[in-house]
Amino acid sequence: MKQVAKEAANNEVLGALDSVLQERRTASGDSSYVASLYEKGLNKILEKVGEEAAEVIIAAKDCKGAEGQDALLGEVADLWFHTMVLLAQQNLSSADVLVILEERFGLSGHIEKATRTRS
Ligand SMILES: N=c1c2ncn([C@@H]3O[C@H](COP(=O)(O)OP(=O)(O)OP(=O)(O)O)[C@@H](O)[C@H]3O)c2ncn1[C@@H]1O[C@H](COP(=O)(O)O)[C@@H](O)[C@H]1O
Repeated sequence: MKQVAKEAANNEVLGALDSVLQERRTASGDSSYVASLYEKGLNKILEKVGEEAAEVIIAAKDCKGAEGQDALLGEVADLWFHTMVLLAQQNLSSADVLVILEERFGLSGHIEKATRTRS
């Protein structure tokens, strides 16, 4: 895996990207890829999320060595990015998802499922 700026890549990037995605609501699709997705609407954004998810699967299946890992990371970044565009389009953000992950943190999926099926 590339070591480039790994230390700098943290949650702050998600927050900064959330802000940019909000700002792009008033931008033109000619100058902004994100604004062009907003203009095309929900179906186009969903299409991109599905496409990127499929690319993650293919990259994971083909993942061999450092090159394969870099390719997989690139595809996961594309998927995260497009899901963030989806959230922004729905007036949500990565911060909202992080709240849920934080609430779940430390709770085993098995235990959570058992609690859910009992109620
Ligand atoms: N993180 C990203 C990012 N990741 C991926 N992409 C774009 O997502 C697209 C991925 O689509 P594909 O790989 O399927 O390529 P494509 O064939 O061009 O796509 P389609 O024609 O099928 O839509 C590419 O155009 C990438 O450049 C991103 N575009 C933007 N960002 C961030 O969003 C910010 C705002 O971007 P703009 O709105 O373009 O200024 C940027 O500063 C970045 O921080």
